Amino acid sequence: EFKPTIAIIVAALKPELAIGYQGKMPWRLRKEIRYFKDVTSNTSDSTKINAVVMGRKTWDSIPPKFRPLPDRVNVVLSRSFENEVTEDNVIHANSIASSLKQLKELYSSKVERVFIIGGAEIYNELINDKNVSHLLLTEIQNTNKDKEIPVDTFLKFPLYTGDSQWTRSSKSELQKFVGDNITIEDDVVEGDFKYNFTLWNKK
Ligand SMILES: NC(=O)C1=CN([C@@H]2O[C@H](COP(=O)(O)OP(=O)(O)OC[C@H]3O[C@@H](n4cnc5c(N)ncnc54)[C@H](OP(=O)(O)O)[C@@H]3O)[C@@H](O)[C@H]2O)C=CC1
Ligand SMILES: COc1ccc(Oc2cccc3nc(N)nc(N)c23)cc1
Repeated sequence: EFKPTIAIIVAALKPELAIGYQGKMPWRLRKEIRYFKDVTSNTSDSTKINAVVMGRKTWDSIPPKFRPLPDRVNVVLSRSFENEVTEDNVIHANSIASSLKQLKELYSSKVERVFIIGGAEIYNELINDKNVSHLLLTEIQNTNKDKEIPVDTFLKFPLYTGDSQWTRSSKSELQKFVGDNITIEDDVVEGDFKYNFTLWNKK
């Protein structure tokens, strides 16, 4: 039965979990980008591949020479798409359910993990989807209280409320999830930002 692990992967600025500004990311964090690339590209089984699922606006904002994201099956969601595969092997789907159906039909056991890579609308819908079992959240803090970071897009994730169904995993569980060839540093500092990689899963 085709039941790949489906994980959201996102970097957000605490405490309000901001993720964007004017259609782009409010920061450029080199090591965080490498983590995103390594986690979404690596498979424990070398004969398999991962898939990345994104919203149409996120796809549109990738410069054409950099898309599709390499070494991963790219899936783009739009309510006006027909369910099809484009000439550069990108899966077009009009729902997460139909995208999983296409992944099964086209790749079946070849797909190891499915990563939801954004953007805001997709995140805020899929955090509540029963098929999503894991959340890889990079928690970012601004260490410069004299500098305001412009943001206008936020996650609406029920993580820190008392009744939350999401629970933060330990660092060793995160290490196990991403595999040993990815180094998980604590308190990474880049410019005015300090960030930590975290894994959450559903209770
Ligand atoms: N901090 C981070 O880690 C990340 C931040 N971002 C940020 O997110 C923002 C972009 O997010 P946003 O503008 O919300 O755009 P999205 O990338 O979430 O795309 C939204 C589009 O996806 C399609 N869509 C949404 N839900 C569904 C559904 N259930 N079924 C089918 N199609 C669906 C629609 O396409 P259509 O209109 O064609 O129907 C919708 O307009 C940017 O600021 C970006 O920088 C993005 C990724 C990572
Ligand atoms: C514009 O296209 C894209 C925009 C954002 C995107 O996702 C990311 C880009 C860079 C770093 C990222 N880091 C984390 N933890 N999660 C993401 N989803 C990231 C992927 C594509």
